[in-house]
Amino acid sequence: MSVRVVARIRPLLEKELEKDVIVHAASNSSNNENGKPYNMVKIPNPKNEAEEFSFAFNGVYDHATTQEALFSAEVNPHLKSLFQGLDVTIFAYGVTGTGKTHTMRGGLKLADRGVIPRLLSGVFRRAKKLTKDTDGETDVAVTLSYYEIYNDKVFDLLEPVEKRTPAGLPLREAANGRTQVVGLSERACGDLRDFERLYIEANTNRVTAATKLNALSSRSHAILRVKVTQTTGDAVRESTASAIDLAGSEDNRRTENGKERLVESAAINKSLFVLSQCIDAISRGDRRIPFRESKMTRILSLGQNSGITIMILNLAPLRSYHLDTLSSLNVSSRAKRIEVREIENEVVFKQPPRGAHSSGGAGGVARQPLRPLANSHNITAGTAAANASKPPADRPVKAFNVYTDHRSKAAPASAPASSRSANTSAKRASSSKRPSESDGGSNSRPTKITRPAVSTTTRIAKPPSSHQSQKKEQQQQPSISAADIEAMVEKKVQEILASRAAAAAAEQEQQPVMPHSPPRAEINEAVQRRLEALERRIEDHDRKNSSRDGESAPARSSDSLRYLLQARQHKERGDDAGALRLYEMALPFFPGQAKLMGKIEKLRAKLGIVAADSVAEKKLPSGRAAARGQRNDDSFCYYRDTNTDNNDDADADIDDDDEDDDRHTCASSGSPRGKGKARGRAGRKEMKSSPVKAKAKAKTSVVDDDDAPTARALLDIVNSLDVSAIIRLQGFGPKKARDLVDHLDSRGEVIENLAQLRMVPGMGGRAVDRACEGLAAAGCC
Ligand SMILES: Nc1ncnc2c1ncn2[C@@H]1O[C@H](COP(=O)(O)OP(=O)(O)OP(=O)(O)O)[C@@H](O)[C@H]1O
Repeated sequence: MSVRVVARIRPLLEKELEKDVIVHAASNSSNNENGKPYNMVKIPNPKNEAEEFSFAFNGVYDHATTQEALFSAEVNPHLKSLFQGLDVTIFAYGVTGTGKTHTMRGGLKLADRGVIPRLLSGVFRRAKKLTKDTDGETDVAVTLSYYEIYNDKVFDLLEPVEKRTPAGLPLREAANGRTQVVGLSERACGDLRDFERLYIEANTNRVTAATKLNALSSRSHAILRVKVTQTTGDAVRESTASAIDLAGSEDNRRTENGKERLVESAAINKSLFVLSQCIDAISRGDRRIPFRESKMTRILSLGQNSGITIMILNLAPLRSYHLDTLSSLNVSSRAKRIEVREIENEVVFKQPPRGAHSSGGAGGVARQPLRPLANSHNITAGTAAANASKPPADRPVKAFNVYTDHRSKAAPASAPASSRSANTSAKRASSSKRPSESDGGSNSRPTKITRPAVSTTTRIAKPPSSHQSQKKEQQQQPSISAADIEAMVEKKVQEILASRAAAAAAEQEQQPVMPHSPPRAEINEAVQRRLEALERRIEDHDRKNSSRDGESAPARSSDSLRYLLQARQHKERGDDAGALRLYEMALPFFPGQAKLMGKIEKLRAKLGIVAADSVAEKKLPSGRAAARGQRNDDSFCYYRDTNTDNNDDADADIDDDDEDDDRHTCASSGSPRGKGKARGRAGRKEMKSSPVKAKAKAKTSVVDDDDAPTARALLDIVNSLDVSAIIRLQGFGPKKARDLVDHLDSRGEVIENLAQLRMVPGMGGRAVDRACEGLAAAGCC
């Protein structure tokens, strides 16, 4: 099942004017008078007001929609699923001041209560009914955890602010692939009053502040987890409802944010930007999803989590939000393509049920190895995975055994999820059975894209290919190699990606397209490889920076690279509004860069936007200025160098005007074009010396200095994994180039410096030197 994406357009606020309204709810059927729900958002083309863009969603709610109506339509129906063991995730997404907190939390008056209090009210009501209907046999316990991600750090909102440590709570990946917050507290919640007390108090711990766009703006992403534990005799079923109020993206030209707000804003924008990257990558069917680039995306794990996911896109109807609205409409409409597996959490038993011990007997069922619960969200949540080895003293010791009917869950993730009711009944029919080990292997749960934890006790049975291989396989039991598992995972991932690509293609066909938006250009393989190499480089940069500066550094230099990379990707897809926004986000890192501003102006002109202010006036957040020069050199030169050395047809697809622009930008950063071989620190020094001396020095720095432009160019070419570009290096033949690419590809390695390159088998010092000399002689840098 796909993520359900619904849009909610907020009403005008007191100071806002009717004439500024440009966003409307609509229906794709003409007979909307019959009360048919809206499913489209219409917004004018900023370049040509006479045209309208239409975005289709699973549901659209206009300004008149009450809190109750939204809850009844979008959340209430999933309460049943929650009690059937499915996890439910609801998150509000949108620009600052569009009504996310209003939607999720709402006001104190009964009618104003948002999704969260209504959700809890529904949970308690259903729990009570369940206990009553089962004559008290089923007990339902509700526990809460609530935390925020502020400046990319996790803080427990149920704990007093004084208890916070500067670094916040760490995250950890559990064996089941879920991201857990280590040390998060969890509170039992007996009734709605309990909840309100806890929730209201916790919200006072959340960071909010007044900005120009919202008097009470959330400066953090807030995540509430409501764990529902149903116990009937020995059987325990846990499921979790997560309600997430994301902080809103901000255009700091409009917020007039001061220093502290700017730092928060950078963290908010970055994490939301990573979220949009993840959504893009998933909807494209990429193998690598950049979840790990922000804590919010790690925790949200969109598309990785199973259960039901509802994204509420909050929109302001106003013209002043025009571009931001378009941007979030674009992101959200792509989110619709994300598939989430609708899988119920397993029932676990406090005690092994009778009969399970007789596995050695005639009708006995073979024991299955202990497996962690699939629904653990945090370490202190008391889930089987976390507690199996060391149960907390205040909780009953659980002798967990997992009984899963793998067959009922065996539908491959690539296939459309079977209907919940079918799944449920299949499961119920066999819930007390335990599959044999071989069945369990061949019909195991759909594999997640995350790397599997390879247990030495895990047995995975392969389908027998022939009698002989079967025999051989039996001899090789009990375990198969990690490589085999990788291969199986790879295969499964390919299946999932293929089905997603097919679904995306189908949806693309159905989806109304933005008029005049150019058809989405498929990024060809070579370009994609280069972009991936750049992403790896950015990651690497991040790692280095975080170990040097601490994770909190609000402005990492790689942000600038990332913004530029993404801007180009958006441009590539014809999303000019998105590209513009990203170029603008990059601008604070390159203040005064004529070409970057030129790009921005060009895009603005293309989109018909008249700049209220000059982009040149954008200021660099404090603390970044010192690193500015270096960043300019690093990022822009990367593009220039790579482009220069990869001037084959494939590159032309992506470089178009950017290539020229980036070269100019390099040139404008201080070095004359043609002679600009000295953009790195070493290079700048050389510029000051006499030309002869500089030339002589350049020759030595070519092979010794990793920062020298030639060395950087070489590393970029090598890391591009573009065989056609590598072949053109001096001293490289086709075989050497292919061997190098194979070697790097197979290891997922990025070469960071010349010394590392020299260590690659088949390279040697001389080859590296010759390649550098060749580049220097060709005057490419
Ligand atoms: N559906 C609505 N009905 C009435 N008022 C609304 C509605 N949605 C939003 N508002 C009002 O709009 C203002 C901004 O809303 P809110 O604070 O929820 O925005 P937000 O998206 O959470 O902003 P931020 O990201 O800055 O936290 C508030 O005054 C809120 O009461």
